Amino acid sequence: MVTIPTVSLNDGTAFPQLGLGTYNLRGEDGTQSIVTAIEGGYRLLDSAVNYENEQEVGEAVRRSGIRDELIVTTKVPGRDHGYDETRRSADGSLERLGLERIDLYLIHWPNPSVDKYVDTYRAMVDLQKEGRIGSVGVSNFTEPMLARIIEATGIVPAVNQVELHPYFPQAHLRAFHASQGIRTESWSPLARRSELLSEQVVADAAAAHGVTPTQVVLRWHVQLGTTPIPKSADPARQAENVDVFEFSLTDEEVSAISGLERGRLWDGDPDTHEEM
Ligand SMILES: NC(=O)C1=CN([C@@H]2O[C@H](COP(=O)(O)OP(=O)(O)OC[C@H]3O[C@@H](n4cnc5c(N)ncnc54)[C@H](OP(=O)(O)O)[C@@H]3O)[C@@H](O)[C@H]2O)C=CC1
Ligand SMILES: O=C(O)C(=O)[C@@H](O)[C@H](O)C(=O)CO
Repeated sequence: MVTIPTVSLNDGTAFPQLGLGTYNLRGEDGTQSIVTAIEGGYRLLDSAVNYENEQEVGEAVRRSGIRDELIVTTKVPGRDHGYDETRRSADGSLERLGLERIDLYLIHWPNPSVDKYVDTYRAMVDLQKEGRIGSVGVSNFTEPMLARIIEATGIVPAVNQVELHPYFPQAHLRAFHASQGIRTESWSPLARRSELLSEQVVADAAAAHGVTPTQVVLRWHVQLGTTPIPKSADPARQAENVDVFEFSLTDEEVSAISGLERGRLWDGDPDTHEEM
């Protein structure tokens, strides 16, 4: 089993440098995949109301027998934005998870046309004070959106989970996060197994270090100081993905991989994307 190193969030939580995405992990097979990942060393699990798998995640946590070592993430969907709505949404998530606490609670998308993410965030801060949430964070927030919630509440989110991979390295947003003490989490860190894994600079680094292209990409995230959450249903690929803490890329390799930048891969611009 791999021991994944942690970093300290701005609220003092020890946060793994790599976690497990769970999108599409559903049913008994999904539960078993998550249990296998935990047995292999994963300690950070990423779920959401909209993944319709909070029950599976909760069940995997119980089967693992190490609830206290795990950081369980879920996310408020756009349709539940607003103060009271968010509190009700958290009740629903806690019930489906079957847990006493959501360890990391994120606003899934800002949904700017709805314009209720500040009230949503206020509810999350209160839920944290009541002990029902561990860390409070957001997802898909831009710098102005982050500045707005910080100004409105005085509370800096612990995490912002955003699209981030070598095709979209988000250097400016990462620098802002660093200046505010916000941990960057990378969603779709493998660019969903697109042609990224066949890029020459990735293949060259893999050959130089005797590792796989996937491991090179995940190591690139780690060296940028982000927490990638690769999803895999397959035990062998889960093990491959977590085994990235015993080699280092050179600065030149990191720069070359960042040089693959070409922008977002999907229709996920937080200023316009609406996801309820
Ligand atoms: N906050 C947000 O708005 C969003 C959050 N997310 C979160 O991020 C997580 C990860 O992102 P996701 O979009 O799933 O994409 P990823 O970049 O993690 O890619 C997942 C794909 O890569 C495959 N894969 C995983 N490991 C390997 C490997 N070692 N070799 C070859 N193929 C591999 C998986 O297949 P297989 O399972 O068969 O191994 C799957 O098809 C999600 O599961 C979700 O938790 C994602 C999108 C948006
Ligand atoms: O998987 C998620 O968490 C999402 O929010 C996705 O819907 C994501 O927005 C996407 O797939 C965009 O194309």
